[in-house]
Amino acid sequence: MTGTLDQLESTIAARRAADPSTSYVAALFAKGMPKIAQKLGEEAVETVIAAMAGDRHGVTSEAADLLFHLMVLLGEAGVPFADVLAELDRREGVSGLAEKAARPKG
Ligand SMILES: N=c1c2ncn([C@@H]3O[C@H](COP(=O)(O)OP(=O)(O)OP(=O)(O)O)[C@@H](O)[C@H]3O)c2ncn1[C@@H]1O[C@H](COP(=O)(O)O)[C@@H](O)[C@H]1O
Repeated sequence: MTGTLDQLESTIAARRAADPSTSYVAALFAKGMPKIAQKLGEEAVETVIAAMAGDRHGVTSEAADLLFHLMVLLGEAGVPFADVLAELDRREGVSGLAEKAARPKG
């Protein structure tokens, strides 16, 4: 599943050198972080609106837009997707430890 996002990360990185007139990603990179961050915010709001309307198809479509724009933002920020996954894995480890600590002994 993360293979899809790994592939998208590579495509997005390759588009940095593309022509903004033919590549949406290159056009976003050309506009810079303010525009990329704005798009991410818009897609987040659209996902929330679809969810609140109980629109499952809308949630699927808007969540794809949201993840795509998040990957572009990570690219612009210079944060590898693997670092985000590593942070999630770390948290899973931490919460696993907390669960174990909370378990009654014996
Ligand atoms: N996954 C996506 C993807 N998801 C959404 N979008 C675009 O994101 C935009 C967001 O939707 P909006 O309705 O807000 O678009 P808009 O009104 O045109 O945008 P603005 O004028 O507000 O910037 C649309 O233009 C979609 O086409 C995407 N564009 C590209 N990709 C991936 O990125 C790859 C590279 O794309 P290019 O850079 O265009 O070659 C593609 O092969 C895809 O894999």
